[in-house]
Order: sequence, then C-alpha cells, then structure tokens
Amino acid sequence: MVSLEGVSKSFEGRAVIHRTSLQIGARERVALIGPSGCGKSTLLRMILGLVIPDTGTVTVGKVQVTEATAREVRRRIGYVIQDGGLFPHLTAEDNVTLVARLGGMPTERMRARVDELVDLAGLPKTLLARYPRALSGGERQRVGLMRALMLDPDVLLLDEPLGALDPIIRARLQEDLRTAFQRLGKSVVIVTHDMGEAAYLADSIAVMRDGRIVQQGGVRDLIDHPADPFVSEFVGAQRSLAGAIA
Ligand SMILES: Nc1ncnc2c1ncn2[C@@H]1O[C@H](COP(=O)(O)OP(=O)(O)OP(=O)(O)O)[C@@H](O)[C@H]1O
Repeated sequence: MVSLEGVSKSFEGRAVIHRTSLQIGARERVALIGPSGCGKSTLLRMILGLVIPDTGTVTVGKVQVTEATAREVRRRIGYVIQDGGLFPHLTAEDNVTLVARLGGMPTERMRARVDELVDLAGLPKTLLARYPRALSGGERQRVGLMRALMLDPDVLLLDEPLGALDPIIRARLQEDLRTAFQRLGKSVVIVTHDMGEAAYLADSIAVMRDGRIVQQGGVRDLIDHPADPFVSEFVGAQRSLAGAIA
C-alpha cells in the first residue's frame, strides 16, 4: 500500500534520512520509534508529499508521490498529529467536516459519516459543538482522529498522537485506537516514543536511529534478536513499573 524505496533527504547540507526503505502493506500497522530528531516525522512527511526525497521513491497505492501528485495522494491519507492540530476558530464538527464540505460532499452523507465517526472515536456527539479550546487534550485527539477518517482514507498516519496526554487518558485512547484500527483495517503508520504503545498498537516496530531504520520486527524479535547494541539499549531503556519496583 505504501512503499518508501531508498529514500534520503538532506536539509541545509545535513543528511537527516540515509537511503531508507519501508513497506506498509494493506491493513498493516507499523510503529516508527527512535530517539528525538532521528527522522521519524520526516519519513511521515515524505509519505504525505510534504517532504520530497532527494533520492529514492515513495508510492502510495500505485501512485508515486511527487510535487505534482502530492495533493491527490493526500486525499487518500488521514493524518493525525499531537494535540489534534485542530483549527481554533472552527467548532469540533466544522473541523471534522471542513475538507468534506470543500469537496462538496452532500449534507446528508456528511451527517451520516459524522454519526459513524463519533461512535468509532468514542466521543459524545454533544461535544462536537464546542471549539477546541473547550475540549480536553484527549477529546481534541479524538476529534483529530475523526477529522483524519472523514474521507475514509486508505492510509492513516499518526505522529505521536498520544504524546501530550496523561497516563489514564492515554491508556484509554490506546485501547480505542486499537479497536478502531481493527475495525477499519487500514494501513497505519504511528510514530511514538513509547515501546509499550508501539507493541500494543502495531504489527511491527521499525526502530530508527540517525536517519536509518536499524531494525524492523515484532517486539519479541527486537527483544530476543536485537540487530545491534543500540536496539537492545533502546528497548531496555523503556522502564517498566515492575522493573522500577524490583
Ligand atoms: N524543514 C527542515 N529544515 C531543516 N531541518 C529539518 C527540517 N525538518 C526536519 N529537520 C531536521 O531533521 C531532523 C529529523 O527531524 P524529525 O522531525 O524527522 O525527527 P523526529 O525523529 O520526528 O523527532 P521528534 O521525535 O523529536 O519529533 C532533525 O534534526 C530536524 O531538526
């Protein structure tokens, strides 16, 4: 469904992605994990056509992502960022329906879709009348998810969607996201710093360091067969409560 083949990128003469490849199949969920600044968001932005690689190719479905096709490709992708990325001057509902309205979706269809999505996102419908500033972080994130899903995209990209939330809300949203992913069966790429979250939400985890994917596999692979000392250090650095007590 999504394929990055040998992509690289430099900004201001500094290489931030070094010839990297990543494939995400239909219905497959991949987590991108790695230290701050290793290039996770840049890879997501390449899939969206917001960053065009210096070498290599990105394809979504059968379409190669270029400056010319980026807008068309973005219509097939839902994108969720930290804190929802909502427009502050629009109500939650107007945030969710904005692109559909601009695209001329009939009102009845739009209403039906919003009803489906409040159910999927686990959000009371009454909250949709509020502006983002009157919503909690978790509620904003649920609205962000609804907005990303409004046009029923084939691919869902989430860039640290739960990073700013407290642990209880985060755990609830993790559960609801997992259920939504299972129900929807879309290709998903989720960026996170949290190995537990990656293992819970994704089929496989791609560990990045310094602009490269150093290993991709299931969480057991990463623990039992780390490709190098960095992977073991990174996996081991995620302190569990049980470990802290011990
Ligand atoms: N448009 C840009 N111009 C210059 N440098 C950039 C640009 N975009 C990203 N970078 C740099 O590229 C590197 C990778 O950034 P990126 O945002 O992809 O990292 P990340 O792994 O997502 O980090 P974090 O986990 O902190 O969000 C960083 O050093 C960043 O400063």
